[in-house]
Amino acid sequence: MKKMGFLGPKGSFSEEAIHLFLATQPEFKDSPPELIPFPTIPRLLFACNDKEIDWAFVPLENSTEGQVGVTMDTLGQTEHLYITREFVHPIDQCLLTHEPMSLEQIERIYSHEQAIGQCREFLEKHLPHAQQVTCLSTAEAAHRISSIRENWAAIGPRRAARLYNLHLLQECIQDVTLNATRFVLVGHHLAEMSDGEDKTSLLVIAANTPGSLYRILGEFAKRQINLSRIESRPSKRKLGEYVFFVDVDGYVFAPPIQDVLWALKQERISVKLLGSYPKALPDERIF
Ligand SMILES: O=C(O)C(=O)C[C@]1(C(=O)O)C=C[C@@H](O)C=C1
Repeated sequence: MKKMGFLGPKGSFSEEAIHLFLATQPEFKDSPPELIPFPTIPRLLFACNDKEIDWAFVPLENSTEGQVGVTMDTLGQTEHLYITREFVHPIDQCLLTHEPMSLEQIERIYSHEQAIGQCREFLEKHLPHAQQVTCLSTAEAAHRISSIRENWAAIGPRRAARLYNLHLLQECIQDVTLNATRFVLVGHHLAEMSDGEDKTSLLVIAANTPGSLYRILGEFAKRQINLSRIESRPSKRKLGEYVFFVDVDGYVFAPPIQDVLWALKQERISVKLLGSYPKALPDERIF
């Protein structure tokens, strides 16, 4: 049986999303993979890079809180991985406690930093006195508070309340109601060109010189290639030096993208292919 890893433990948003994702993928219907929880995203991606598992399902960005930096940085460091699918999942954050209580009674809030970030205004307004404790995942937060009977709360998915025997104190506490996270499936082989619209993710290392980003973007613009996302991350080598994560429309072997890659190579700009995969359809539950 093939293995697919996700950020666990049971009851995380990643687990919720992976089940819904698999249900949309005909290729996994007849032979569903074994699902394996990992405690952190780097461990999950490196296990996939080292071929201990066949795929890793990881969060990449959230509509409210933005990039999941640890996923981007680790993808930049791995050598044998390609993004092969993307999946957008709506995220409703819930406040979970042992028993019914007022917000004033809550002394501590446990959750993953992304979830805390998605509820920042709610926390400032309703729980300014509560101490915030970051955890490896929302499900780990629910698990942690479940074993100690204190006036502590976890922020996480509705389902975590049932799994960890917690009370659902409040639902939809995220600052923006239409909150969604884009997950990607990472594997060892480049996905084939699809029947519909594809997208290509690249990591571009630009020199810290005048106009270098302008020249890179110009190569795409010249060929009418649409850029759907550009994000920077620190290069981790020097303060003020960055790498760029770029998503463009089209399959990597399509002539216009091949032309850009060739032109960038001529200019000695280093590019890492992160994957080429079918664009997720807009989800009517979210947009
Ligand atoms: O902590 C979890 O439950 C996760 O699956 C991680 C994660 C993330 O890193 O973005 C996934 C979706 C939500 O945006 C919040 C947290």
